[in-house]
Amino acid sequence: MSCTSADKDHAYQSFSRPQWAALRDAVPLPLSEAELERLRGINDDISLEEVEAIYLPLSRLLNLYVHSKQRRGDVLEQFLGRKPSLGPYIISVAGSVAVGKSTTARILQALLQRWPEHPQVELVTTDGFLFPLEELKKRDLMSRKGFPESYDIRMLLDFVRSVKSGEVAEAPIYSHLTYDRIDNASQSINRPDILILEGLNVLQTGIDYPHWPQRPFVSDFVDFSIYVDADESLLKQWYVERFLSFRDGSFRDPNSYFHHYAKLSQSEAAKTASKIWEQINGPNLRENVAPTRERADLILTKSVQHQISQIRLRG
Ligand SMILES: Nc1ncnc2c1ncn2[C@@H]1O[C@H](COP(=O)(O)OP(=O)(O)O)[C@@H](O)[C@H]1O
Ligand SMILES: CC(C)(COP(=O)(O)O)[C@@H](O)C(=O)NCCC(=O)O
Repeated sequence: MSCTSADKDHAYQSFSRPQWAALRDAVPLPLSEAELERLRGINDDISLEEVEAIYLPLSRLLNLYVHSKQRRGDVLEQFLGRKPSLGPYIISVAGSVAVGKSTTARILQALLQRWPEHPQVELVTTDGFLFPLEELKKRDLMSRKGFPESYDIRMLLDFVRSVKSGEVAEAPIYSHLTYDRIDNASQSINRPDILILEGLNVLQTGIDYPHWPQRPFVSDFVDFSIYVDADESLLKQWYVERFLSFRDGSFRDPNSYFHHYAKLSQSEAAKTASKIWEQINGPNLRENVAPTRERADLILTKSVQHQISQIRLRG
């Protein structure tokens, strides 16, 4: 298979959509009707043609990478005379708010679970590691939610390090409904074969901590990183559309942090979402998220209707 171009600056091989989709034929496990049905359950808006053309070959590639890591473990076992503790294979998914990180991660989780070599695939979002609302308020960070300083980075690094060391680890859970970490709840990660870690900040090297000069980064524990990319005009549109659908759905719940927005007219709600984008998510994208893109092993570029138009693979 030939590529359209090699991005010399960043050593990426670039694939157009048809070139990548042609790789589907090499995937030994086509999707069954039942699996298609399950994928449909993740998100009504996902096109199943997109899953087969783009995400199925991607799951095959990831399967090969995981396999190669497992084989390296076998070599180490032969050398050491005992089983090395390799920890799970960690895949990270980065990108802007509303680019579709969580949807991409959920599709990959469903597809990767199908491979017999790694049936247990867990998914964790770094949203849970945002400081609780009370703490964000105390630190005057309510208009900086999603920025590097709004995360409890020590807690996140402790979590990833524990998972990678083969320990059972607990991840806090975030609720988009209450806009806050859920009290007394956590997701137990019990030595899965693969962990998918999804969030704005997974490729960030971030802020300097004067008292922690040699701090590690999340990426130090990640085996394969993906950045989902799109033009900001599309991202803003997807953010506003998602906000409007929440207005018709979860905002109606009296427990919703944005309950007061439920009574806004369509155009008032669109204006509000647009303002939140301009004040918080847009600047965060430009200052902290987009600059991490070229640290990723794979860049998926989306165009209209979330269609992947280009795939760039490092190496
Ligand atoms: N592949 C896709 N096809 C269609 N719609 C999608 C796709 N991925 C995401 N979306 C939609 O885009 C919006 C943002 O997706 P989401 O996964 O919540 O993004 P993120 O986790 O990056 O904030 C949601 O409304 C979601 O339904
Ligand atoms: C929790 C988030 C930081 C991350 O969102 P995600 O990428 O998971 O959609 C974001 O949804 C957020 O709360 N941003 C602050 C501004 C806003 O309310 O959109």
